[in-house]
Amino acid sequence: MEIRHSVGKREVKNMKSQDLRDHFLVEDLMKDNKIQMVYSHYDRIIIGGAVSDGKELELETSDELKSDYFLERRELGIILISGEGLVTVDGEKYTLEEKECLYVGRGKKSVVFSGRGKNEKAKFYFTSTPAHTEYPVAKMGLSEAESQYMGSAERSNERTINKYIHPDGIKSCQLMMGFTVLKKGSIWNTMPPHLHERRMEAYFYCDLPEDDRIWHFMGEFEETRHMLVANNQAIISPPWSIHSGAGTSNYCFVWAMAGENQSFSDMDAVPLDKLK
Ligand SMILES: O=C[C@H](O)[C@@H](O)CC(=O)C(=O)O
Ligand SMILES: [Zn+2]
Repeated sequence: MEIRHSVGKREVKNMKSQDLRDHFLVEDLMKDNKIQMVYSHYDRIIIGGAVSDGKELELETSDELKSDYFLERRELGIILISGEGLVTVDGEKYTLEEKECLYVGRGKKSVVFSGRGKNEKAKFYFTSTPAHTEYPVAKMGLSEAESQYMGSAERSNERTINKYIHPDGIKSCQLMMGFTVLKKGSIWNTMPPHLHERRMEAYFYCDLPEDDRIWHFMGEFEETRHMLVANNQAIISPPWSIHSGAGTSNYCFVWAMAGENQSFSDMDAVPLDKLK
């Protein structure tokens, strides 16, 4: 498993494009018949991808965790990005349709990803954070998610935020997770931006046409930086960083947060006239 150490605001001020990408962009999470993971030292979140064409992929612990099994002291949130998914948790089978979510609490010994479709691969994105207690396995579909409509066509940021793992949805120790869908013709997410010093955040951009790109903005609000992001790439956003993007097309993204306060609305807005 790749480890990404945390870096501070001062270092980021001096980073060139490639340095920023090496620290904050994750390019290769989705590999056929493999589980790929990156461990970030921001709140010790692990972000990962699993792509199955029917083959069973077991989520195994790794040397870096020094645990007997992956979820010994962690919890896990999974969203099926595309295809028809099957996740088996300690022998119990859960089918997932596109953009459905499965939460697996601490203590579950076996998690196996596989696909149900004959032609299409099942593509899963997941995040995992340290957990102090056990919460039950829970599945949620799009119709049960709390959805929040935001933005306007005039500002090219019409979008719906769907919340799965949060205090009024699936319960967890610290993980929060959901996904945001931009309407056709809308390209901006999270602008004006916000900060939440109490939580880091990871974005996984998806449903973006292959030739399109997203300018993802990060950094302190008075020292913004950008990274060019392609489909199925993830961003690790430190707690002191803005996280916002503008694409050459509409797209979706899965967001996940780790830290302490779980109130979704606990955000400090940054007005546009403060950005530099
Ligand atoms: O803290 C919350 C996260 O940044 C995202 O949920 C924001 C988002 O999905 C959006 O504005 O589109
Ligand atoms: Zn945020």
